[in-house]
Order: sequence, then C-alpha cells, then structure tokens
Amino acid sequence: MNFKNQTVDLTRPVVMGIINTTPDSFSDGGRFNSVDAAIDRCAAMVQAGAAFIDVGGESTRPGAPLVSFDEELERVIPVIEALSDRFDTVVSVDTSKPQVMRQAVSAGAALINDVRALQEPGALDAAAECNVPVCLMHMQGAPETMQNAPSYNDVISDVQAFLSARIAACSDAGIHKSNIILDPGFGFGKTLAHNYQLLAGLGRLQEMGYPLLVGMSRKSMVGNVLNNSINERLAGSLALATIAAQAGAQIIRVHDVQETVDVIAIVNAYRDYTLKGE
Ligand SMILES: Cn1cnc2c(O)nc(N)nc21
Repeated sequence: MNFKNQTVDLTRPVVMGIINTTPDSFSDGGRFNSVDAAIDRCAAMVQAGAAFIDVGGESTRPGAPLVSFDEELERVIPVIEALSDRFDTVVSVDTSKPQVMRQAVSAGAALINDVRALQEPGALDAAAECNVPVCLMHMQGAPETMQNAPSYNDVISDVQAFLSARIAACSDAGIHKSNIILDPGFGFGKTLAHNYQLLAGLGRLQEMGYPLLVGMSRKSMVGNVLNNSINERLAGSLALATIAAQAGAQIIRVHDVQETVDVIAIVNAYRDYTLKGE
C-alpha cells in the first residue's frame, strides 16, 4: 500500500507505534521537551521495527476532555514535522479535525487515522484533498459517553454495516478504495464481550476486502480480564496482538513496539513453517 512516496508491504502484519502529545504524556509537559521526547520515542520505535508511527494530540479515551483546534495543532504539527524529517517510517496523524488533517499532511503525515471515520463536517473533503490513505474506525457514540451502555443487534454485522456506509461516503467524496483501511475500534462503545466477539470476527471484517488496523494495546479488554493497571498489561496486549496477527490483521497499533514486533515474527515463522507446503 502506498503512503505518499513510501510503500508498505501489508501482506504480513506490521506494527504501528503510538506517540501521544497530550501534556500528561511527557515528564514536564513542556512544548520543547514534548518534541524532543517524541523524537527519542520515535527513534526507539523505528529501531524496534515500527512501520507506522501514530501521532495524536487529543486523547480519545472514554471521558477524555475535548481539545481545541489550536491546541491540537500546536501539539501534533511540530512533532509530525520533526518525525517526517528524521525517519523513513510512515507518520500517521490521529485526528478527526479537517484542518488538522490538512496541516498534518502538509507537515509530512502520510496516513490519516480518524477514530470518527471522517464524520466531522468537512473531514471527507479534507481527506480527499490530502490524497493519502485513511483509516476508518468504528465508534458507537462519542468518547464522552460511548461506554455508558453499548448495545448492538450483532456487533460484527453492525460494525460491518457502519464501515460499508463510510466506504460509500468516501467513494462519493472521491476517496479511492485503494486508500482505505478499516478498523473495528476496540474499546470505542463496546462491552468486554463485544470486544472479544469483534476479535473473533476479524475474519469476517477481512472479507470486506480492505486492510485492517486494530488497536487493543493496554486497553480495558486486557485490564478487565487481568484486573490490573495500564502499566501491567504488556503480556495481555501481546496475547491479543498474537490472536489478531493470526486472524490476518495487517496493522497492529501498540505502545510496546519491540515486544509486538517479536510476537509477529513468531506468528510469521509459525505460518512459514507450517503452511509452506500448501
Ligand atoms: C487513536 N486510537 C486509539 N485507539 C485506536 C484504535 O483502536 N484504532 C485506531 N485506528 N486509532 C486509535
């Protein structure tokens, strides 16, 4: 799949590293330090084998405060510029705001990662004009309220229907299907059961014919099973990455890049040495 002047081989699972530029992500929250810290973090992730680095300026955790347009720009643009200048890896911008999309792509981002699937006013046109791949993620409701009482007739069918509708909207806006990645949105308006049903149903989402991006790293679908805190969820996150890689997810979005790269290498070896004969 092409990302501006870079091609990423998605025939095997690859890793997307996460860089949050929200002030609480760095020790002193200073602007200067946040760019430097992001560069250091990105260098480690690229060294560890990350094919993508996702840069976000507004936390999308349940109940997270909204961030103003100016504040989000201030947080992500300097980081995206710095990373694009220094590293070959594909820089993704995690935003739902059309103007942030435009400025991020001008600054070097080569993938738009929108947890709201281009539903904000102007987002479809902005993504079409940017002419870079876009990840369409399913969310039921909004971050402030999505975990209050998630409900579905059948979570897989409902997510498929939503993503199909968004693909159609993209097509109408002139976004070619070759520029679309899909994502079931683990933790975005889902109960624990819904999350695991979606994981089990990744094959059905694969049948839609688009690359799949999954993000389960350190989320409540680990914490609610292990009853542990965010910094104790590495093993659980790696178990989920293994299952997702086996199920054919192409891009796995994680905090712990090296460990996930290693897990995927084992999954690939398992496939190479057992399916070669087929
Ligand atoms: C920004 N962000 C947080 N979780 C995510 C997920 O599961 N998928 C995508 N595409 N983005 C996410």
